[in-house]
Amino acid sequence: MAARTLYDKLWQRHLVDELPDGSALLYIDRHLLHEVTTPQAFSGLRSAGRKPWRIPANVAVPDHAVPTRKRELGVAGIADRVARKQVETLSRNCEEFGIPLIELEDARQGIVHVVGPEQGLTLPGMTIVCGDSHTSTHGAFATLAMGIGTSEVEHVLATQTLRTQKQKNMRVVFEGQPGFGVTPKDLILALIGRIGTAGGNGYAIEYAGAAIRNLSMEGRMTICNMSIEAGARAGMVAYDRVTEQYVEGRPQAPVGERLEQAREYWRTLVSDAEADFDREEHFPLEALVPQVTWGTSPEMVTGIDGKTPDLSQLAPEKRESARRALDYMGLEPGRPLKGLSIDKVFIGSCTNARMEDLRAVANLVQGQKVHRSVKQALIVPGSGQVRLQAEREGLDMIFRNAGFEWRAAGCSMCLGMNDDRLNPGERCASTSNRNFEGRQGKGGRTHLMSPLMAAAAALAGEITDVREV
Ligand SMILES: CC(C)[C@H](C(=O)O)[C@@H](O)C(=O)O
Ligand code: SF4
Repeated sequence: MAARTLYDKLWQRHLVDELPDGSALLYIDRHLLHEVTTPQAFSGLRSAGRKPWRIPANVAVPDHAVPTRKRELGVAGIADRVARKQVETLSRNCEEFGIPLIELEDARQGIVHVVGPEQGLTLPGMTIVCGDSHTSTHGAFATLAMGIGTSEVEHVLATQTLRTQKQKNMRVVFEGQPGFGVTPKDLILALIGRIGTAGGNGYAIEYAGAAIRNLSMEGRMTICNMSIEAGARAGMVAYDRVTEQYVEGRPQAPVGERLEQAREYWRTLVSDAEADFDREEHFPLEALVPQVTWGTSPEMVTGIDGKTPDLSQLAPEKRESARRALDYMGLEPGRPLKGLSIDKVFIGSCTNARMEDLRAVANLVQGQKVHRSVKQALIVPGSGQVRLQAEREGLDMIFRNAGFEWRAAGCSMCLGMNDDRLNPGERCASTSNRNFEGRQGKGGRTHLMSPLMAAAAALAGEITDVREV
């Protein structure tokens, strides 16, 4: 057989049919659901009198609209009427259609993209979909993981297949090793800065190179998570020992003979040495410094030693959007990012709210204090399991003693769909993945960065270089 990429292998393994219009039908192994993008899908099933095709392939968990405080109150503790209705509707729909649900009160509840891998619902070689763009996160496990829309959620529920287009193959090879204070978040932000938010359009990206091989699964997830911000349909990393060890022993992972069988397949989940990629990007890491966004798109990013752009230096087609972004962000052109004072800090989201992120933050802030000029500094674990583990390790006390608020799991301030928000004009150092206008609350100003950089900003009260803390 001709040499194939990992993406091509996953594609061919799940291909059910090729349709006359050039699209294809893929079999879906795992369907994850949350409260925001599923209500109409269930309504659609109901009015068509259809039942889910394969119930155990589905798992639902509320995450976007959940409060991160007073969780002992359960759904009754959700003050916002719309948010409460979303969470209640998810429970009702799951009950009616028999879909397994991890409820708000469940110790496993959390952001769907943190819960899936943690519970072993995400396994190598799967096709995974969810009505959520950051489904690309799961690609870290050598899966084909794609975000889908609400009408596709209905289609997947009803048929266990997805109608989709084959993408081209792109390989991003990170060369060399990142230096001190440079994290997976910095790698992906810098890549987006280079290729742009449309750079990956039409591609599935495979991340490769020694730096990726040396990363933990958590770091790989951070990178795959933001593939969508690079415009790609999916992002993935080849299977290796790191994947194997992470998966073993997870609650839903196979055991015994089935694990042996699965591993035989999993070990094939690498691009063949001779495989051809439609595009290759080589990204040297030696000179990479911690990254910070200055604008309202993830590609509006620079190193911590950088400045907001000098508009006259920009290509004419970039000038207007940069001007608008700077205006929204309340920044002048040509201004250093270092020293910019911040109002709030958000450490959380499906990009950066797993154990390694929290351990790194704890390590940095231990025995120190959040700067008095910072109005609020939130640390929101990605899941109930992350929260429990962090508490076992005493990290919550380190955070609280330093002046951070330690919350319950959910999307929280990553987007303004729950109680955690920015007020107009507030500037936030955030570990999330999107800095669009109003993303964290109307008029809020988001600077994306790594957990280390956000923690350093919390201590300094301003954007600062974590390598100098
Ligand atoms: C609400 C949901 C549909 C959305 C997504 O698709 O990504 C959200 O998770 C986000 O990060 O913007
Ligand atoms: S944490 Fe943010 S990016 Fe992730 S699923 Fe929730 S809202 Fe989307």
